[in-house]
Amino acid sequence: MDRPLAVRARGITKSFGEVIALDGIDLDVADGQIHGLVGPNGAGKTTLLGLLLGLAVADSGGLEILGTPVGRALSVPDGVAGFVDGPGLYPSLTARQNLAALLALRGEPTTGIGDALDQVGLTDVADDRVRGFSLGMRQRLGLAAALLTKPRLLVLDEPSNGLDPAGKKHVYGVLNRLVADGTSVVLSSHRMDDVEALCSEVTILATGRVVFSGPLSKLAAENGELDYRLLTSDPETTRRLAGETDGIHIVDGIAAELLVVRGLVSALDELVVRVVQAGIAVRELAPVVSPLEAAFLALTEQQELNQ
Ligand SMILES: Nc1ncnc2c1ncn2[C@@H]1O[C@H](COP(=O)(O)OP(=O)(O)OP(=O)(O)O)[C@@H](O)[C@H]1O
Repeated sequence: MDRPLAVRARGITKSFGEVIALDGIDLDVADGQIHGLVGPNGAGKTTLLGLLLGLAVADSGGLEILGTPVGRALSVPDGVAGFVDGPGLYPSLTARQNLAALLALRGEPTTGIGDALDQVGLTDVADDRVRGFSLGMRQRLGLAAALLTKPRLLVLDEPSNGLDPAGKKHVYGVLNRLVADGTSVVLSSHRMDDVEALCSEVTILATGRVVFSGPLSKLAAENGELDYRLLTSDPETTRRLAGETDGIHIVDGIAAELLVVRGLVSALDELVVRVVQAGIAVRELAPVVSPLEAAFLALTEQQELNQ
């Protein structure tokens, strides 16, 4: 049986005056996964996330969140938490007081605050005023606030903005734990490495339209030829074998011992088999730019050509 969907959007449109921000968006977000939304500036990511959070309503199209159709009222759908354009926080209150205020506003007991702050790594600054917080600390506090509501769908716009490596580790940890417990996450990011590290599925938007949506592995398979760095124990023989393998083109190496080859995955597989059969060890093999980055760059170049 198919897994239920956390988000099902069909033919969503949204305009701001003359600007068409979303132009017939279809989107399926599988339950219990982290789904990445990527695209150039102005592609419509924040607008789409805003619809999921009930901050705006679509002009047309159908939207179901956690199995329930979204109506015309501006309200956060049940079970959904998150933020766009940074979390809404009270600067004159401490981190702990901000979370207590949030729970009080919702009429809920002020429990779980220490744990939420701990999960995002803000225990040491729990009693500092938010006014002095960096962007990364605010992002982490926003995530702690979202955690307190125990969401079934978490919606985050650029959650790794401003995060240092330690902050990122906390945020990644929180998101992965949430998903392991069955929460679904939709996040936007300009960082393809973050998306690749976190997301199992990705949707690429460009000028309000979906240009790709699905598992990252499908994107890799659909990609045309990519450049790969290949480092082996015998660079000279590897270069010769690469030259003899159909579908492989040698791109000049960055360093003498490192070969950069271009080709489809199938041709690359053939080269690796030949190299190993020749008794040569493969020490490093990786795309020069990842399939997601390559798809993104190709898309941006295409857009520039169309302008
Ligand atoms: N409130 C608004 N009023 C007018 N135009 C808007 C509004 N919100 C978004 N837009 C326009 O809609 C389009 C999509 O914007 P959106 O912020 O959703 O893109 P984005 O993909 O999130 O971009 P970025 O990566 O720059 O954050 C843009 O052309 C933007 O200028």
